[in-house]
Amino acid sequence: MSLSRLSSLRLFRQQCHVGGTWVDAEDGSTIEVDNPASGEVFGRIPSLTAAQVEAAIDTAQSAFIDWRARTAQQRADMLLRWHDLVLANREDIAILMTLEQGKPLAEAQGEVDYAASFLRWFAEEARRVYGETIPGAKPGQQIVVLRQPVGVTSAITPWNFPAAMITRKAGAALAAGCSMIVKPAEATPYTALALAVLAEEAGLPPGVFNVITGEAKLIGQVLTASPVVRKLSFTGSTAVGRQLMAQCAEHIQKVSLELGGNAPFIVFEDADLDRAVEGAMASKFRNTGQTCVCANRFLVQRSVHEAFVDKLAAAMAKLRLGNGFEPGVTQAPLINQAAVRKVQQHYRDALDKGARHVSGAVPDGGQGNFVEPVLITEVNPSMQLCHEETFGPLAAVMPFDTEQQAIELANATPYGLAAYFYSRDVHRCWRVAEALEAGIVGVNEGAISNPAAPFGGVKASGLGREGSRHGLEEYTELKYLCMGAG
Ligand SMILES: NC(=O)C1=CN([C@@H]2O[C@H](COP(=O)(O)OP(=O)(O)OC[C@H]3O[C@@H](n4cnc5c(N)ncnc54)[C@H](OP(=O)(O)O)[C@@H]3O)[C@@H](O)[C@H]2O)C=CC1
Ligand SMILES: O=C(O)CCCC(=O)O
Repeated sequence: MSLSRLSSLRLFRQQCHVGGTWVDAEDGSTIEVDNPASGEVFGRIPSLTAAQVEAAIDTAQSAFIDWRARTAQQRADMLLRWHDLVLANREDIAILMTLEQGKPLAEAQGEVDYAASFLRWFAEEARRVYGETIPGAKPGQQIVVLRQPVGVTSAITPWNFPAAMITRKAGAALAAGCSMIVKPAEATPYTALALAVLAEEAGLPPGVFNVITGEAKLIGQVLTASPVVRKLSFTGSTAVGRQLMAQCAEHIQKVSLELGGNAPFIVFEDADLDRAVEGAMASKFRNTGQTCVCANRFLVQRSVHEAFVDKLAAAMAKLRLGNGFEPGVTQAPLINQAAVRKVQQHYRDALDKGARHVSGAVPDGGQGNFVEPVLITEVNPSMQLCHEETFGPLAAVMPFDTEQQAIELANATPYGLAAYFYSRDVHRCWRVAEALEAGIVGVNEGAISNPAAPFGGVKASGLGREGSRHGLEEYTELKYLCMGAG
């Protein structure tokens, strides 16, 4: 049993954290949590009732009144203590993450660092929530603009980054003076609950950071039906994001959506091919292809297509698939059977429509949730993978001839989260960067995640930005004071 890897069971909590107390469902119902590598059920979490979710909102509202009144420095100090505790417990959080999510332990450790970096960033930003003054319209008049916390906020987070997607939201919310209720994905609640243990140890006042678990639709309905909750931040699929946005319309709740992508990764003939392959590997195979910013389509200029494909195949041959706890493993199980079926479906559809299998095992679904990295080429826009994100280790390469064609192909998707391209021509770099319809563009760079940068998409990939000072502003409202001459 992998729980025995933990230094202690202190962080493994099987109850929700509401208002500073640990609670079960009032009707006793629970949900099983399994290990995607083995299918073994290793824990249960409460399935809270609607009344309990409503009570959590009331608790968060009381906590907000006190929290917003603290000084920015006090809030920053607590966020920094939380940051320090997260890093001090890096190993145990990473073990819980690998256990519930599957990712290789080294990647889980990296995610703990990444998650902590948001707490630090927003602790530092907490003291820089500046307003402004504007000259008035009449003698003696001043226009003063305040930034105030929006109030009680909620976060619905996905399973692919069980820690970082929470701290990226909660760090910003708490720094701004808001309280937050987090509903983590059913598949990965234990990382979230471990963060709650550490938030409590860091001295965050009861009710400022709450973690609730249960039936997603019910919780989403209660959170969006409440006039007290003033903002929802969601990361996950476009379909669910769209539904939640419609629900938020009822009380005109502010909404931030970080949704699916279909990232193009363009390699021009003037690119440094070795660096492009390095970037391609970082972008495509992080978290076994399960990130919203993973390259979904490689667009490669025809003159370097063969060389790029050979180099990519060679790099992919070094990947090692296995249980995330085994040393040296770089590719882990996918989250569930639905994820495996999606990779199979995209692969089969591509081959049926003319793609060529280059390397890797055919994804036939014969290994539980494990899928070997697979490389295909001769991809064309009629294929399903060009319209939906694969969220798995399928690398799909499509040749192109001109810069204009590459841009058109890259933008031919309803999504617009990340895009990448490699070129050594500085004029082309500006031209292409400006033309790509994406919220994030990696220019000669495959690893674009950073707490200091505004992360988010355009088109069907979402609304709003996370990280950076812009991420904090999403949790504030502007108030304009018109100060008369008196
Ligand atoms: N942008 C991104 O980072 C992500 C994109 N995706 C994309 O979405 C696809 C499907 O993944 P999936 O896990 O199903 O993503 P979902 O959008 O279903 O899940 C994301 C979060 O939303 C919750 N949720 C689901 N349905 C509702 C609802 N009706 N009301 C409120 N909350 C809800 C989930 O809860 P619960 O887990 O309890 O069902 C989870 O916490 C992936 O293959 C990928 O393409 C997925 C995850 C992250
Ligand atoms: O897939 C996601 O939604 C999270 C992206 C992780 C990151 O790079 O911040």
